[in-house]
Amino acid sequence: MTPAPTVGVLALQGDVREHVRALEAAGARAVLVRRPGELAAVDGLVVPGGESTTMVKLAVAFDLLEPLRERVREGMPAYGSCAGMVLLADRIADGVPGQPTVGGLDVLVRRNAFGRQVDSFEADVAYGDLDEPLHAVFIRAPWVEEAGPRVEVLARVVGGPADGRIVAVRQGRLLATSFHPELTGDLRVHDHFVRVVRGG
Ligand SMILES: NC(=O)CC[C@H](N)C(=O)O
Repeated sequence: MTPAPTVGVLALQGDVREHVRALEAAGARAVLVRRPGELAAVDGLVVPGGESTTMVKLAVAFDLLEPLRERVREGMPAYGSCAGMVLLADRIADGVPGQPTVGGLDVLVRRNAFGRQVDSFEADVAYGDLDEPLHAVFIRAPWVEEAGPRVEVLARVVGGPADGRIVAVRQGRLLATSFHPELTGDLRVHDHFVRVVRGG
């Protein structure tokens, strides 16, 4: 077996520890990333859930936004959950005016898309070619409102007012989910990402 890849978790804000745990359980060596030098040393990066507006402000303050953009442009595998999905999107709706992103995913992501009544909920979603659906936890979650031609849709909501909305995507080595697999103990999304980091 090839050695465990080193996967960073962007550790500026958000549910960093949960991703570290899930990555280690999925066979990666997880490290925290707060500085450009730490970013340069990872094979892949998780952008956690949290609050995208705060996270991006901190990324600017820590001189990380440009290095993040550069590594994503150069092909570093990255996985964003929830706020992380917002950060990896090329375009956002309902962001604060001028909210920059890291980008890389050719998508329009709507923040807090599921509205007030249902802004936190759980649902089973079919994901990619997994046999069994994932139990997905949505917390003030975004959805993907428009996806470019190179974006592969991995999961959609089934039923309810958000029926058909896109909640997981892949484009090359970039992966994003509206929901939080790091909170459920189900490792299949992190397994998938670690396979992408290994070149799968
Ligand atoms: N659970 C989350 O990550 C929420 C995301 C948050 N609503 C944002 O736009 O950043």
